[in-house]
Amino acid sequence: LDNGLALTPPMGWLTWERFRCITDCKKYPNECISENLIKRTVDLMVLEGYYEAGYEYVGIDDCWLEKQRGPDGRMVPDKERFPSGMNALADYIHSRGLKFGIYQDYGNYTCAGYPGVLGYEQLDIDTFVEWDVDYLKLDGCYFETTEMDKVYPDFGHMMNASGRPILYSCSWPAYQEYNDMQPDYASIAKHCNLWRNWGDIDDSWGSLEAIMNWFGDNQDRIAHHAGPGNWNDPDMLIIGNFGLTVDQSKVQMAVWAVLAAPLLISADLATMKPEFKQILLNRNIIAVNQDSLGKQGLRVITKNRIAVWSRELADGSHAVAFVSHRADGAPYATRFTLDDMKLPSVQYEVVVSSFYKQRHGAVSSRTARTRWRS
Ligand SMILES: OC[C@@H]1[C@H](O)[C@H](O)[C@@H](O)CN1C(=S)Nc1ccc(F)cc1
Repeated sequence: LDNGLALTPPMGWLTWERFRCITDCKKYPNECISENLIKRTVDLMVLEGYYEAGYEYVGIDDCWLEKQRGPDGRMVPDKERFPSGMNALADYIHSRGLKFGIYQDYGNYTCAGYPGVLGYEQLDIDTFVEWDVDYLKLDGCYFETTEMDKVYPDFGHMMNASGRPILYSCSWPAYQEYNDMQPDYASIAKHCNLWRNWGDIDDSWGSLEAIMNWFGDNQDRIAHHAGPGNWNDPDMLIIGNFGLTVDQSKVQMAVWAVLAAPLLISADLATMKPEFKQILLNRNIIAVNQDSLGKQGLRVITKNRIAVWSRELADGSHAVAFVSHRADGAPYATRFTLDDMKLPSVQYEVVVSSFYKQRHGAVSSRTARTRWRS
């Protein structure tokens, strides 16, 4: 979408994967979807260097609303969990330099059953503008997938007409892919800044693997639609939660960098272990993800269940990731030629990391740095 936003993949934080739809603040005071969760996250994003590293959007996902709209039809934030209201929360976020993300659904209800925008489109956009919202994730539950090709562009035009630049995240293609439809990615890229292509990520290696496999298997249909202002979105980063080992976390960060994917953390920054924080703040990987050419990388070859992903960068170099999907526990040396990797034969400094998996999904790696002129 050519609205001047997301010239590189958006970076930030989202509530959903880690905090889901926790609404009982008595039982879970530190984890319920609330202004307190957002404010403490904003504080930590600044204090712990996430903001400085480029993570700028802080997004509330589903479950922030009252179950009923107000008498004037307006959306009402949950009165107990957002007692100060969204203007105050936006001010808190903006005063620390970050940007405010929120969630709605183009349907009668959000996926979790809160009031959706259907029938209130203009009023809700006016409300988001009043709240100084910078980023809207528009979900697609409870809506006819064949109608999405029309309503998502219409909603985008109405947002654009408001005069406030709002990053537009569309779940539109994901719902069409689930229904075995062929989304019109040219139209999606024209109308959205980022879009979810496939299923929700969960806190597990299996879920991450399934999404990486889908993006590799479908790259010919989707990769070339990515570029400055419009990005394929394989879903949130789960690094720092419970389901991934350190090496598996490195895999997600490396593949999201090659995919030019939005980097949207969904984890509790207060309990983030240093070894995971180090991966999320890795400057070199972030630089690959934010490369100005904005060309999405591809899975170029898989051999002996080791996949090689490669992305062309603005300076003509390539970022290459080696990902083992093996679970046989022993080191498994596999030779890849430059030709295998569809890399031009020029001088290379290659970091050859032979990843292998030990038992229980741990992934270790040995790295040998070689330099040769081929
Ligand atoms: O409710 C919101 C939640 C998150 O926003 C995800 O990122 C979205 O992809 C949608 N979503 C959920 S759980 N969607 C959903 C997931 C499984 C299901 F059977 C029905 C709906």
